[in-house]
Amino acid sequence: MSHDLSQLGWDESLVSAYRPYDRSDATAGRVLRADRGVCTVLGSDGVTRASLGGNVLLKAAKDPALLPCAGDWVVLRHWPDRRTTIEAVLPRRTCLLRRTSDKDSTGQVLAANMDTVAVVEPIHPEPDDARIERLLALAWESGARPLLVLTKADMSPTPEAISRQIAAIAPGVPVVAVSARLALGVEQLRAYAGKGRTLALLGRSGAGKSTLVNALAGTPVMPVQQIRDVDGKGRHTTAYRNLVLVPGGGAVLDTPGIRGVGLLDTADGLARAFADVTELAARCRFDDCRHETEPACAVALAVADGSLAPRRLASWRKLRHEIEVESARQSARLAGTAGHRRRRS
Ligand SMILES: Nc1nc2c(ncn2[C@@H]2O[C@H](COP(=O)(O)OP(=O)(O)OP(=O)(O)O)[C@@H](O)[C@H]2O)c(=O)[nH]1
Ligand SMILES: [Zn+2]
Repeated sequence: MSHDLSQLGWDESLVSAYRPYDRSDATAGRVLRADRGVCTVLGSDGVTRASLGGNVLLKAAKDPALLPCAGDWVVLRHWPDRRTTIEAVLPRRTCLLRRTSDKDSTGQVLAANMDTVAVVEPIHPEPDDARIERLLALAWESGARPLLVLTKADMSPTPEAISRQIAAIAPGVPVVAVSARLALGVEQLRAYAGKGRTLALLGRSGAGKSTLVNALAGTPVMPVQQIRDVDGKGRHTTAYRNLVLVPGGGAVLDTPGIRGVGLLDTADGLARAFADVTELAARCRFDDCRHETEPACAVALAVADGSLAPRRLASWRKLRHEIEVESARQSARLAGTAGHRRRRS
């Protein structure tokens, strides 16, 4: 079956990035799914399973974030013995990173080349403000446009009121309330996965991501977990992420139900997710104000006069602390590697 890759966002700038790799046994494709060492790739002549080529392995050994992931545009090489390998990952325009473990501060890429990252949070039981803020920082950090999707709108008597309330913690981010069960808001969401565009879904396990993917794809392509609606707690079911084609449009990318999403170097994402705090901070007397006990701190004043919620500031402080700890850890790691190299040479 032949596929028009422009539906998935293949454009002039990707053609240029591909040019240096162009040869008779090479083709371009987009990774639908990445498993350990093997990727499912959609090219213009259909779906292929491809293993990782030497160059890709070499780069990934230095930085695991360079391993191909769902959403990546890659260069495929077709060998005479019918094997297919991924020879290169074309430069990513956007990517969602997550810290893999506490010991080792490297990142794992969850998704690449999405135009929009939807933070998916159920309306029922009550949306978790702190989680939304954290995921929005991650979404901003990705370089894509963030969107906030409140799922299971059918389970709340007042979804519009809740959406309006939550918009306050998502400055500059469109909020869409959806119900897959009632097919409410799904069309609005579809616009973000239109021709040439990719929408990634980011949210906790059980938030309703797979259900949304299925609604957008028009067929059940992702397993949906059976959970007790009483407590809304989901079990962890989606262990892999998939890029799924949206009929007549682009693609939607499901990320695994995330428990502990670490933030990696998200000072910029934090500043954008908390644009209200950032704006206030610009008015503090001291450029390096920490908004703690400094005089003429515009942030503290805003809390005092009620225009900034104390919870919001506490949330911002918590994330800032995390980023500081993380960047200290990264510096230590880099210093450690440098020392190691010195000793060896
Ligand atoms: N009432 C209601 N329930 C929904 C809706 N969307 C999803 N659910 C239910 O919520 C549960 C979790 O949905 P999933 O789509 O599996 O959630 P997920 O975010 O993909 O979870 P992981 O796969 O663990 O990441 C399932 O029992 C769904 O039936 C909705 O619009 N309304
Ligand atoms: Zn201040």
